[in-house]
Amino acid sequence: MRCFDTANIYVKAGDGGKGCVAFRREKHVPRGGPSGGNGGNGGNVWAVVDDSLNSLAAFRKQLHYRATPGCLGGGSNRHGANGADLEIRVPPGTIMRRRDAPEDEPPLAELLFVGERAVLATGGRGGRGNASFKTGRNNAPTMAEFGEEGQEMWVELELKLVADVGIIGVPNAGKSTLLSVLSNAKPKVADYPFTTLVPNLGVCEMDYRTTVFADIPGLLEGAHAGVGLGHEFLRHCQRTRALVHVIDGTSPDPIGDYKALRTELQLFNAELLDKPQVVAYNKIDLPDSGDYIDEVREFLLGEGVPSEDIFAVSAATGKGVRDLVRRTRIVLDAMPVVEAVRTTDALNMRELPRRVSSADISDFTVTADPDNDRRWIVSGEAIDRFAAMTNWDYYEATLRFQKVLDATGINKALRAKGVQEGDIVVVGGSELEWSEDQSEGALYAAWREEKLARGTAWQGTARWPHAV
Ligand SMILES: Nc1nc2c(ncn2[C@@H]2O[C@H](COP(=O)(O)OP(=O)(O)OP(=O)(O)O)[C@@H](O)[C@H]2O)c(=O)[nH]1
Ligand SMILES: [Mg+2]
Repeated sequence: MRCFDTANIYVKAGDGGKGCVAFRREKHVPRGGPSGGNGGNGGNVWAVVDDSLNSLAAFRKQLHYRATPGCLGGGSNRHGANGADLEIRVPPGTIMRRRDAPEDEPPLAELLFVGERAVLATGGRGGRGNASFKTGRNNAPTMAEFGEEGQEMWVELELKLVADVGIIGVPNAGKSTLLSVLSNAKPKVADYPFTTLVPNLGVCEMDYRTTVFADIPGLLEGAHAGVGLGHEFLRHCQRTRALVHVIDGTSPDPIGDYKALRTELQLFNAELLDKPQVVAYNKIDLPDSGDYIDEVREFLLGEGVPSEDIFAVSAATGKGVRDLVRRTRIVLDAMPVVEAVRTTDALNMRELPRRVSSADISDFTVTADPDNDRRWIVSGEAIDRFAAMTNWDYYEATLRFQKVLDATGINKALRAKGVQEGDIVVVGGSELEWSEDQSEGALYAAWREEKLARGTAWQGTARWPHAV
């Protein structure tokens, strides 16, 4: 028996901090090496179990969850501080899925026990500072990266409650009314049979204990053979640990009702008869209910139902319900504890792979812009990310990007598609202009022109041009 309480939240891990370009300045060292530190990693978003929660109600109020970004890298090889992680507290039994995920994608997480945690979104890697670009061939790089963006997505939460107790009875016996008085549930109650069509779940909190009750739709003769929604309902009974059998005290034949229902249980699966059961003789606020009450009690005792498991109640007024719930709790406590079991193949990852490393950079597509035949769109997970982390303020970063376009075959693919001088090529949100002249002189001139046009601060001029 499951209850589907759901919520949708937006999670955003922290972006990585920007890498720094700096050079060592020391009195007697004429050419201090590069000393720009890396940006810090962005904080991750985690889901953690909090067993004081038993619903997803808190997520109605807050929808957005953001972890802290990484700090900027600094001079003197100071790396930026990592962003703080964010923990989202969820009740045990919560399943989290990426919204809009394909049907067959496993959930991100299914958390059952205190202490369990899983990452929902990984923070972006910090951008590298120029110190980390130093190589034998280029011992004074003037470039740094932007930090990687933190993952962001909408996550669907679903709380699966396992019902401890199934409330069964013939139609109109008062099962839904009983559920509504003993729990927080607000099931539909009406004066006609088959009001309840799908099981309702209610959480009952009493004496510092939590018990989950399920209101099973009315069972009819023939249910075992599939009459009405028979099979469906009986299956629900099977998953509960104990039963509360509600008898309609105003029925013309309460004993007949009781027997018929027991027969249905038996015909479906004889084991259902062995489930611990508490009987609630209902509607005792109505005078009619007095007609058979003693007879029913005698009958039940004769059937072997112990007298402490028989209650006369009024679901409408709440009379006797508290004692009924207490007894039910005692019955449950006498049963062996069942461990919650995972119901999905959730990933429950401690860390999602950083996307830069997981995607293949030569995995890309080149498409012509349908609205503009002088515009081309290059896209691919890794190349998009690489472009987003490229800090165009630095000529060397631009140069590095060009080399990657060549090495990955993107330039070749563009030529194959018929790209021409002056065409616009969009890569990861940045617009570049195609030129057949890919000499460094031409590249530098283009970069400088662009930079002056943007009016950005001139950086690294003192060292320019450097060995590249
Ligand atoms: N006076 C009185 N009426 C009750 C009591 N319990 C239930 N009723 C009434 O009985 C009718 C049926 O109640 P429900 O709770 O909908 O019964 P149910 O067993 O859930 O019925 P189905 O879902 O149709 O199988 C409603 O009109 C209730 O108000 C009670 O203790 N006293
Ligand atoms: Mg009902």
